[in-house]
Amino acid sequence: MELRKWGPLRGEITVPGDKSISHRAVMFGSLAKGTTEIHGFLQGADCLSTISCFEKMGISIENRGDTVLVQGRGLHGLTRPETILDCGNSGTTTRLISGILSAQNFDVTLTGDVSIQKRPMKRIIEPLSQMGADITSIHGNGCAPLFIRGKSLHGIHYTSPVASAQVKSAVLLAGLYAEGITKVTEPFVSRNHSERMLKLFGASVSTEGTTVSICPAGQLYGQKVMVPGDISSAAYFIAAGLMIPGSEILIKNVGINPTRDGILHVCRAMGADLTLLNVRGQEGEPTADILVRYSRLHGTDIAGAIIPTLIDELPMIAAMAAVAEGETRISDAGELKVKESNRIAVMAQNLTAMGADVTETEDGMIIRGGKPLRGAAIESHLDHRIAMTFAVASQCAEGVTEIRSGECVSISYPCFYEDLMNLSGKRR
Ligand SMILES: O=C(O)C1=C[C@@H](OP(=O)(O)O)[C@@H](O)[C@H](O)C1
Ligand SMILES: C=C(OP(=O)(O)O)C(=O)O
Repeated sequence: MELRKWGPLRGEITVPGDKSISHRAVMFGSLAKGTTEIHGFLQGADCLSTISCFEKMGISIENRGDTVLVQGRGLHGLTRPETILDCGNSGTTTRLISGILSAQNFDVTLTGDVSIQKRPMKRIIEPLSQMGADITSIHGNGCAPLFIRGKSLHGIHYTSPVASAQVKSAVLLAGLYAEGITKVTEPFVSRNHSERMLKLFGASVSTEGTTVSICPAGQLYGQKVMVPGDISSAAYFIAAGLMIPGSEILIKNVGINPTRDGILHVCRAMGADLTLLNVRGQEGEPTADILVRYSRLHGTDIAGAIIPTLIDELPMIAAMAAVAEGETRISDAGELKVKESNRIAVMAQNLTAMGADVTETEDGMIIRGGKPLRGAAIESHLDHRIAMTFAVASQCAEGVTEIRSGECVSISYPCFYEDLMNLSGKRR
């Protein structure tokens, strides 16, 4: 994938559906009684992995493109898959499904691609084992492949060392089946899509501060789920609009759940011209249209409770900081090291290759912005967020930027390059 500056980006765009919400709609729909109708489903490879895992466990799922119909078979309706469950590149699939599988009346092996087999699974094995689950990391390294033998579970109060919606959701999903109440306390609030959607499906879930409680469920009921546009995908166009001189972009129907909207706060702190229009609630998930105009950005500090609310946007924010005037410090973001790639190291390496001044730290990075960027060979490490970040950065650089293995954007945003190009007027 070779890119060079196309000039300002102008116009309207609707980004694909939210990845976290799409995964959950298929999972909860499979465990519910009756049909779940999902509108705006993300047709990214990660969400297709979730569909395929549940199909292998006897769930009938009709994927009509924008709409997906899931014929749920109730909390105890999954059947033993005849083959290994393949979670592909998706951490969300692997961790959330483990919570469900821990409580079934069958055994299963699950795995994923090379990246998934390196990502830490002890973080879910530990709390689920405390609940009575029987999970083995087959290679003994705390990673997938995992062998899960279904068991009867009991509720616990788990205090998680990390603010992770995947850990929280795995424990809550196991809690649906456990005897007694299950609670999870996290250091900071992570995305709360599971809590919102489980309530919609009829589960008894409550939140107090950083603690979520769930009661065992008798039954979940199929629902109509409207999936908003993914703010993590919108992030590339928010950044592009702000970074590329002369740009003005209206991004329509984006999810702005307060546990996901950290990027909006950071952009404002950097001096962004950003307006929310048409703010509305949609099936428990708030949405808005986001209007961004080119702005002279300046650096800021990003740390603490805001980090989980923008964790997947940090690569794009780091590139924005390279274009901004002054220094940006990102800390408390050690979680970036255990994503699809080590996003601290990979960002520092690739931004440096483009001429930016970046220092990697233990839990983040320091970016001294304002240095002119030049095109470079970018190694995506098969990480979709890295590929998309540098496609945007290429629009602020002199010369050609080559993004290696750029096709990995299909994990979360299959038509990303077309959408970017359309806004530049190249195909208008
Ligand atoms: O629950 C989810 O849908 C997600 C949670 C986050 O991961 P962690 O729970 O590991 O922070 C995020 O990075 C991932 O893209 C999606
Ligand atoms: C980290 C991500 O996803 P997952 O953990 O589901 O692989 C991501 O999409 O940036």
